[in-house]
Amino acid sequence: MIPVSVVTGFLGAGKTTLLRRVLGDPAWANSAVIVNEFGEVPLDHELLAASEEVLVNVSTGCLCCVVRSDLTATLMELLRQRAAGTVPPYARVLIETSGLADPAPILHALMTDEAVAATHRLQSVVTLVDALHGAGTLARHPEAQRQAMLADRILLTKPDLGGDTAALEAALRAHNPAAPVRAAVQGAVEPAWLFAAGTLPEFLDASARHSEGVAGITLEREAPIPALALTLWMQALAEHAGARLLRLKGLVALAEDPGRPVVVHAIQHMVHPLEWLEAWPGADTRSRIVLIGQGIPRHLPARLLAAIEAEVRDAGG
Ligand SMILES: Nc1nc2c(ncn2[C@@H]2O[C@H](COP(=O)(O)OP(=O)(O)OP(=O)(O)O)[C@@H](O)[C@H]2O)c(=O)[nH]1
Repeated sequence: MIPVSVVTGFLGAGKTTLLRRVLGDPAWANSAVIVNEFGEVPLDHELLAASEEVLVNVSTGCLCCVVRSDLTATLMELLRQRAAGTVPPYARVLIETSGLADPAPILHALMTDEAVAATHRLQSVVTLVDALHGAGTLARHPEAQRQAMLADRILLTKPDLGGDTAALEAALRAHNPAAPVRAAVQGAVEPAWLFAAGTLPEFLDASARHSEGVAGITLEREAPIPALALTLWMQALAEHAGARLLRLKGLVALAEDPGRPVVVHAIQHMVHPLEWLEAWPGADTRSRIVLIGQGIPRHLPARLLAAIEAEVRDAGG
């Protein structure tokens, strides 16, 4: 029986950051990871693979809806390859859900698929909650409520950025009175605590609950972007859209140094510092940015970027 843990948490809560950390621990490197992302262009597997040679499978679309059967098929296919020796003999599977996933139908699928249930053991659900945005997200988004409700362990992320963690813990308790809660910066927590066996829910609603009007917008660019234009654009978007900008992430070629990408992240009003990678993780060296918004006009981000870029180029002569 291969243990399976589900790592969930709303958009930008820090799931990939945590998994990179966990996979960097020699005792946990022998994990297979299945990543599910919302948006047309998958980026997380690039970011995970950039840190470690791990076994990462990726699916786009909503894991709790469209690709639910893909998940069970992926688990069984991995197991077949493990038996055949074409993939390493991984000791466990970690599933990173998209931030917009309701974990209930995912758990339901894992528990009710006969082939999966006969070969895998659902170990635990780990829910990450952003210490800064968590309370607002919990109040506004049904996915976040279900993620909290179904957690065996709750990890408060980004405690270094402030936020009222006592109030957040109280709000979480209303959804989940039992799950132990810890806070950690950049995923620095013992994996053994995080992934300790939990209790399976007795009843699971197989239908997903979702926020209204959430849509992904993708920008792909051949030409590198000046650093100043990128920074101004992200700030303008975060200010203009605020809480409607649920998530922005991307790999970007900067005009100043297009040979290695920067990773960009924004979550609601918060624009995270740019992070340089040593090299492009794959053959595709175009800039790729994914935005997930609620009611953001589809063409606004691209038009805003073009306008800011023109300004910056003009100003630079
Ligand atoms: N300051 C601070 N930043 C953090 C911490 N954990 C994660 N971040 C940052 O938060 C941003 C989002 O982190 P990710 O790990 O990509 O979040 P995610 O949950 O995988 O995002 P999605 O897959 O898009 O839902 C990145 O800029 C991280 O560097 C933390 O503890 N402190």
